[in-house]
Amino acid sequence: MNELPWIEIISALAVLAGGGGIAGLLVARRRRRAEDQEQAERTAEREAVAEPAVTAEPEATAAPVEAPDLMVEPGPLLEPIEKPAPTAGRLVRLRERLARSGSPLGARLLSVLSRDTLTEDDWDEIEEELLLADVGAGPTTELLDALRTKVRVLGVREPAAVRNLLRSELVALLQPELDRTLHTEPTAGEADAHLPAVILVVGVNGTGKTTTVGKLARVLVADGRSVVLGAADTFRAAAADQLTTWGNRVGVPTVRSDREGADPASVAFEAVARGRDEKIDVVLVDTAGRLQNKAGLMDELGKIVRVASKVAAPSEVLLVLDATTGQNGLSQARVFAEVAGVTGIVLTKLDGTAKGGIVVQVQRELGVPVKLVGLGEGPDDLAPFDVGDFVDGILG
Ligand SMILES: Nc1nc2c(ncn2[C@@H]2O[C@H](COP(=O)(O)OP(=O)(O)OP(=O)(O)O)[C@@H](O)[C@H]2O)c(=O)[nH]1
Repeated sequence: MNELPWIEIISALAVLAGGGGIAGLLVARRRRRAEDQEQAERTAEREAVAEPAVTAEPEATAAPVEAPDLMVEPGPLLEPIEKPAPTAGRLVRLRERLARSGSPLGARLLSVLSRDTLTEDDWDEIEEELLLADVGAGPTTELLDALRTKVRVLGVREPAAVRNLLRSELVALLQPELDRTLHTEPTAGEADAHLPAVILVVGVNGTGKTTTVGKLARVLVADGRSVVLGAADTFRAAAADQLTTWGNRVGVPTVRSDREGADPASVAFEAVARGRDEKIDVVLVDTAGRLQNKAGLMDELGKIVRVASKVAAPSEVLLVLDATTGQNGLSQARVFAEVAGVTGIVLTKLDGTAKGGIVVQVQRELGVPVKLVGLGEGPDDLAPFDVGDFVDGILG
């Protein structure tokens, strides 16, 4: 009798006996051999796509992709899979969330505009409110001019008319014409190969990237999409655990490395390759928080984009900005846009601030639309951005 059936019998015994003793060892050795072979195949594939040696780019970014000791957390085996809430109407919750964090910008503007007669001091107050809410100097002047003209020249005074006027001016300021579609469709590569949509999530520390990836996975699952998560935040060990937990809750596997500091580009590559091999619709890649002024980290981000693109170029690079940090978000956005080609903004923690004007500035400066907003720490507190609903939310 050849070796294999014996191993099968011993394996079965091992499973029955809880995997202990010689049988357990054989099973472990056999599993290790299979893993080694799989690892060798992946390494060969990685080497085949390694960057050419001659390149004009900085040394750090041209390094070959190193093997990251990858693991795939398969999704839940024991826990029941959660059913995420539908996404429609989520932004409507904004109003109640904002009410908790103080009077929203729109409501404050409305209260000044509704005064019987508007003095220069009142207009100064409106200007101050807009600037304090991070709307930015240019857009503030534009809005003030439009309001002054319509209130004074056209004599708009009746409360409902003032509200309508302010609403339509705020809507115009938020560029409703921008395309806010999240591109999550797989595409066909060479020889009709399946290429997953790849969404890369970037930003500075603590803005809510991992949480956003987790929430977004739920949104996609709710929409019937297959998803793989890539834990390319290899600096913070807890980040991969955090992401795996999010994935497990909705039955989505996470590609991760169990080695802290492993090459994040490699993890991203593996996640995208897995998405391709298993014909997954969307691969969501979480990256480590980085300061926009740390050249090395930003180079590394560029490398993640390039290496993942060897399999499939990102269909979206989402920059996560914390709405409570305001103005600083703008300089972050500029640098990330340069390095990673940002295609959309996710504005998190909107529930924790009465500001929100940064939406206006970021969109103006970069021509990149806000596509999603974070409305709380709950698993389904992520909403597609809709200009009309947003303005209604801040008008209170
Ligand atoms: N209130 C509120 N909290 C949020 C929102 N999004 C994320 N958070 C919280 O922000 C904190 C940081 O979130 P993470 O997802 O860990 O942030 P990160 O950007 O991945 O962090 P690093 O990996 O350290 O860069 C967590 O406590 C989240 O619950 C939101 O929309 N509203």
